[in-house]
Amino acid sequence: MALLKQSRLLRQLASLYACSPGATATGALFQQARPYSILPDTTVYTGPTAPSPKRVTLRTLRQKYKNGEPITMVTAYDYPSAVHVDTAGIDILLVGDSVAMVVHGHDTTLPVTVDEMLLHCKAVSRGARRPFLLGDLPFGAYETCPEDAVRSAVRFLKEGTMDAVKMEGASKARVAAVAAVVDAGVAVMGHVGLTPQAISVLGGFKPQGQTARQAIRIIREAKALQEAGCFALLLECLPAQVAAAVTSEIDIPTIGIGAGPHVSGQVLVYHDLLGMMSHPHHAKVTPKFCRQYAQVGAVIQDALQAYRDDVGSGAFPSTQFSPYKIPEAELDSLTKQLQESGFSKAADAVAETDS
Ligand SMILES: Nc1nc(=O)c2c([nH]1)NC[C@@H]1CN(c3ccc(C(=O)N[C@@H](CCC(=O)O)C(=O)O)cc3)CN21
Ligand SMILES: CC(C)C(=O)C(=O)O
Ligand SMILES: [Mg+2]
Repeated sequence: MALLKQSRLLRQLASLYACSPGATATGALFQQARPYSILPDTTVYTGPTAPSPKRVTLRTLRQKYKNGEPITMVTAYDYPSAVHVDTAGIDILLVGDSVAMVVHGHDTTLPVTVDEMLLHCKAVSRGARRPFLLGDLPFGAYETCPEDAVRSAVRFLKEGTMDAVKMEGASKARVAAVAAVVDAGVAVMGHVGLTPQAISVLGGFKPQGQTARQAIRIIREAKALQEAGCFALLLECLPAQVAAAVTSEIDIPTIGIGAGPHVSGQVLVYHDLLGMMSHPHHAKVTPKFCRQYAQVGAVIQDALQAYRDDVGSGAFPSTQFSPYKIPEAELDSLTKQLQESGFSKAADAVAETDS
């Protein structure tokens, strides 16, 4: 007990578990999966008896869907973005393979590996306590066979502490892989329409479902993925009518990106919606369906330039930002000792510097 009293982290852990009996069976499972969030005490923990924030679970999502309430989803790739997404009350946090483009600077999502994804998942899970955590299985992690798919998906829950995974595509082999992953006990969000991991065969980030034939195929794919056990479906870059058709034909939630308003929820990439992609390299991949809710890139740029100017002019750091003091007596002693030791330049510098 003495140890518990001394350690803030252990105290937080203890309070977390003390709160879990009230939670649902699924909720308790998710709590065990990621008990380590270290948000400021004022945000989450105000004492051992404070209720922990209610986690978004599969059950929460189903309830929202049944009630016709839109589901909100945003990507995040690291601890600070996860804290923001959590605090904003977003339902689902996607650790997207778009990290390859947005954070690592690649031109496609293809290069990111399972190990790299897991590093991002772990950082995100330390910052996000409330949202449902969804990890994107990256290119190469599940196409080879259902066994590989299960192995990758299990790592996302076991090591990445995700609540579920997302898998692109709906070919026969993909649907079989999805079914195997669900059977292994991992919830899966399917993903149809534009599937960026198929850029090599699609030839670009092109909108899909723009012919009747293609639209019918996408509806059939959606039904097959539902049949395979997906808890939800992501619809990317589709005409609004096609997304509406898919949504009405299945009875699991659809989350749209560039798919119009007639879906069960929406997702956007964190950096896109914050307007952080002003760099020319990023500008070319900021999709036109994205609304920028802020110009955070401009704010960052202004701050960095102001800092550069202040350092250049000597305005920073002023006394206000030079907080460390040395007592007068120590200073006298230091000057004296420096002179005695032959460090005359140092002694002069000390004498000339006011705090
Ligand atoms: N920053 C970012 N935001 C995203 O939404 C996103 C990513 N990255 N990376 C992964 C995928 C790729 N996405 C994209 C990227 C570009 C377009 C886009 O500009 N499409 C053009 C057509 C381009 C072409 O024909 O080659 C369009 O007109 O919609 C769409 C979706 C969505 N995803
Ligand atoms: C664009 C979204 C849906 C995604 O898959 C990602 O961010 O990787
Ligand atoms: Mg993705």
